[in-house]
Amino acid sequence: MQIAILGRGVVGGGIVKLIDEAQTPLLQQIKIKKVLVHRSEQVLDSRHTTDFAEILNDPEISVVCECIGGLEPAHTYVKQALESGKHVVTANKKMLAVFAKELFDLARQKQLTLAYEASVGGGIPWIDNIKRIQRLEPVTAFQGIFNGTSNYILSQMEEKDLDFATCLKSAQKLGYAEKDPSDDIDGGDVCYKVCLSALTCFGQLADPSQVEQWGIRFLSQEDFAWAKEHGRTIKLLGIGRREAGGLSLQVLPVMLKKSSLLASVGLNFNGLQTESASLGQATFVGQGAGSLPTAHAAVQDLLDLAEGRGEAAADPQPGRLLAGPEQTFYLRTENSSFFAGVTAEQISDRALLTKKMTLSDLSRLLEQSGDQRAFLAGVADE
Ligand SMILES: NC(=O)C1=CN([C@@H]2O[C@H](COP(=O)(O)OP(=O)(O)OC[C@H]3O[C@@H](n4cnc5c(N)ncnc54)[C@H](OP(=O)(O)O)[C@@H]3O)[C@@H](O)[C@H]2O)C=CC1
Ligand SMILES: N[C@@H](CC=O)C(=O)O
Repeated sequence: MQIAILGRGVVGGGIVKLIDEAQTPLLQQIKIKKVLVHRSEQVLDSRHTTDFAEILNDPEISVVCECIGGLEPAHTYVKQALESGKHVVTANKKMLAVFAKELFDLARQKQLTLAYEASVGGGIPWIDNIKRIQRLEPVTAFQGIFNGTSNYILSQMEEKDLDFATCLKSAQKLGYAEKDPSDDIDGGDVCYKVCLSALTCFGQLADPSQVEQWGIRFLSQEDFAWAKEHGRTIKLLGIGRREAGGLSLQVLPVMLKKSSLLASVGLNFNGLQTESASLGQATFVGQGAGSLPTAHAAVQDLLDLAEGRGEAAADPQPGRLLAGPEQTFYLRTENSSFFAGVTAEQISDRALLTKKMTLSDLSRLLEQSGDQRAFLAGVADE
């Protein structure tokens, strides 16, 4: 099987390494015919090119593996690859979540595979395991730590008492962060992964821009101090539930009890959980970001294709987004008097615990209060 890789950065470079140093006879069946790079000085040999048309017009290349990132030109390249009859493997959750309808429809019409294991949970076989559970029963809910960069920042801040900016810089150096790390720290990256997980678990498509999303940008050591005092830690979670008449999706920091399974998932690791009738809760843990773990997931998709196990693309239905459940929130804001009506407990002059309410209601109040640097976190019951 001859393939092309688009982008030779952290993930693309990892895929090149794994395939070039193939350890198994099956992997040795995959040959990289072309690697698309950005600039002419990156053309190291005849395998590298800056011209996507060379890949598109090469009938020997049957699979395009997209590792450029971002919306364009990644979206156009993936679309053109499918239109010209090539299977696609992608690590790009942002592009896929935004253009899911168009690209899955196209792949289905063309009877091609559009595989995306590497786009959610890094090296964890998350998409594959969801599909395995679905052979027996529906997945009714999922939740977890979906972002390696933010989890790395949170665990370093907690364990080493380092400041946010220092931890973010290390995550960037280690190759975990997106080109623009705003998506990592503001919840955007988790939002795309939650939309792709919902698509896989529930067969429903959600518009990422409509998903409630809070990140960790304004987190401070003061918030960790409260968490520690109460036997908790802070994790950025993505949560999805199948509901009657739709689905509820949320991205927010949560104060988890230290004794919970996800509380022990540190550094760049992700911890992803499904709920289904007979299996109950299942947890999948592994490196959620980084070159070789993510490359491993993309190569698994390529190996499925090499084995002739490529899957027909799903036919997702539009999902109606419903409000999430009522819960208690920890809130730190410069304008705490504005929240007097929903305060259950005042922690300090800036921090409080709310009465049980939905994230939508709290988000609306925060918008009205005008505080754009507030930090909120759900307070988990267990
Ligand atoms: N890093 C990680 O741990 C993970 C990343 N992902 C996803 O994988 C994708 C790639 O991420 P990552 O490898 O980290 O990003 P990088 O920035 O390291 O790699 C992207 C590469 O694509 C190249 N590139 C950009 N535009 C073009 C273009 N038009 N033509 C050819 N090459 C181009 C870049 O070149 P240049 O730098 O010269 O612009 C760079 O080498 C993203 O969608 C990301 O979300 C998914 C899971 C984990
Ligand atoms: N920036 C992402 C990379 C993997 O998806 C993350 O940190 O999780």
